[in-house]
Amino acid sequence: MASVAASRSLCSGAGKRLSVEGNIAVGKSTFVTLLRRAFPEWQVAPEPVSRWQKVQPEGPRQASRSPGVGNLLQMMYQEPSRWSYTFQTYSCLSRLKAQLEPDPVKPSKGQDLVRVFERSVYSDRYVFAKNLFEGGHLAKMEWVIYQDWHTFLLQAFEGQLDLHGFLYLRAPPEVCMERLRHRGRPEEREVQLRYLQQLHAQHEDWLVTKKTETHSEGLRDTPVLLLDVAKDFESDPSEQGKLLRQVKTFVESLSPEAFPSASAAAS
Ligand SMILES: Nc1ncnc2c1ncn2[C@@H]1O[C@H](COP(=O)(O)OP(=O)(O)OP(=O)(O)O)[C@@H](O)[C@H]1O
Ligand SMILES: Nc1nc(=O)c2ncn([C@H]3C[C@H](O)[C@@H](CO)O3)c2[nH]1
Repeated sequence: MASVAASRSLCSGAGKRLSVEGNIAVGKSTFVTLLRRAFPEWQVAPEPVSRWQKVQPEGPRQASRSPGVGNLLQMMYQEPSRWSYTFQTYSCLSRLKAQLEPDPVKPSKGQDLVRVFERSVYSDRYVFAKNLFEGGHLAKMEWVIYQDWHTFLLQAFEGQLDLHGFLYLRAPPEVCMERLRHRGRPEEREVQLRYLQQLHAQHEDWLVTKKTETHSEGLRDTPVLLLDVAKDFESDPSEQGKLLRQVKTFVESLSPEAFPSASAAAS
């Protein structure tokens, strides 16, 4: 990762930054692949799930055959009360690193640089960590400490973590459940419909009804494009076209300067 000072100068104010949000297995990675194909000049940062499945000690990049220290995703699903706090520290750290990465390319003249992240430091807190606390898997002590360092980091990196918009992929939890089963990721074998219903409600509270209390007004005011992905768009070019047109119009409507800082705390 670049130094704080270097990344501050490289990230500030350049282009438009979006995050794709949505329930587990709603189709974010699939949709992001579609975005890459439709807008090859956009920079896309996938969620680093493979790093969570094989946590490696810090240092020079380990050989890909090294076993790592364990599968944190699996540990979190198997023993949520033991591993959720650890998981949230690591998932948030990886999202922070991704959002602070300097822009990898310079946009050509007259072209807006668009960066798309799969989930964000915001969903880490306002969807997953919040839900784990409400479900009793994060102790009050852990939730209070998580929020303390989360808010501190947002303030420390003020401006650099701003997003100009959210693409919220929405489908009923039952549809996500079917897709999750169809995908068959081994760690998710025990995931129940109830968990997806809870996560659906957290997304709705945060991005639609705005019932979730957030650390800043800026985050609350960040525009949200709601995309209905209940239908199978994978093998339907007309459905794909419809979704992509909505994204294009939304991105064009965003002004890099128009929105107050999502990372500045309100206090
Ligand atoms: N619109 C769709 N219709 C039918 N199947 C879909 C659709 N979108 C994705 N899928 C399938 O659903 C499964 C989950 O999709 P994907 O991996 O893109 O979800 P995700 O939201 O990125 O998941 P996660 O939350 O775990 O990161 C995959 O098997 C994919 O092929
Ligand atoms: N607890 C928890 N907190 C997160 O911030 C988070 N982000 C993603 N996930 C889980 C969902 C998929 O199984 C898998 C891939 O998205 O990882 C998370 N789980």
